[in-house]
Amino acid sequence: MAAEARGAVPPVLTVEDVGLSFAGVKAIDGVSFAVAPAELFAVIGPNGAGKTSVFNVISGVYRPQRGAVTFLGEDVLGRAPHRIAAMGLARTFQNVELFHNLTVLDNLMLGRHHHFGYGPLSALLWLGRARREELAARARVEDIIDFLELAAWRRHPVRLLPYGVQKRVELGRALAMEPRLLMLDEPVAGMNLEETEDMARYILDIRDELGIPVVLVDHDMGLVMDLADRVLVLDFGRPVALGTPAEVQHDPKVVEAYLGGAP
Ligand SMILES: Nc1ncnc2c1ncn2[C@@H]1O[C@H](COP(=O)(O)OP(=O)(O)OP(=O)(O)O)[C@@H](O)[C@H]1O
Repeated sequence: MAAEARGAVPPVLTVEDVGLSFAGVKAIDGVSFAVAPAELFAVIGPNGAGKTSVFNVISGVYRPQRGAVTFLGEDVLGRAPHRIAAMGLARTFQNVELFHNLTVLDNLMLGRHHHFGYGPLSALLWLGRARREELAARARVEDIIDFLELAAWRRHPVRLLPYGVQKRVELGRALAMEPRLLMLDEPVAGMNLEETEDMARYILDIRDELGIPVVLVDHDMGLVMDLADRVLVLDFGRPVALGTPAEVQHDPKVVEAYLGGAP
């Protein structure tokens, strides 16, 4: 059992002995971990190791044949992805998934959508409440624009922005959901060095200033070793090592998984 699971503060997320196969091919096999409040937890491994499948199981996209997943103490296996999202699980994707013709502001406001307690009809009948919620949402989104330093692009359509800024908007939209857990799928994929350093700083700030736990998937060891509190290394769907970056990076099994047995 992980240390945090024994302590007074219960984990935000637990994944226990999960197994997932596609037509007999094991994508994940016996994967377990727990994420503590305000922890930055990374899942890494070579291409095809099962990292995205782990994300998809947690967020309800795939239903594993074996194991258990609890989020905030509740069993989430079998729940629809939008229900798990509404519990407070936000994620970003390997490719930018935004409304490209909408502005930065509108994309972030859409991230607030599930917080609104009114539909179109009640918006007409009950303007007071709808207006208050809209103003509160706008204030929250302006905080995120400041936090991610997006003010200069506020009114720009997303499609006109540099790639690194688009990824930042995607991060902002996930934050607009006021998540209890943030899952980032390869957040620096395709970025240049400067964009990567910026994104790394924002991810650390999310943990340190906002106190939001983060699960991050990447195949790049370098980034993860600098950022993560703990790391789970997967290879061919199986757990190879779990520990602090310092503990796992010299583990011979990890070196073997990454270098394919080269000296
Ligand atoms: N929907 C699916 N149908 C069939 N096989 C799948 C499906 N999703 C994943 N797999 C298989 O499961 C294994 C793990 O894939 P997964 O995408 O989770 O790995 P990954 O570590 O995220 O890889 P990458 O770094 O390339 O994104 C692979 O062998 C993949 O082909």
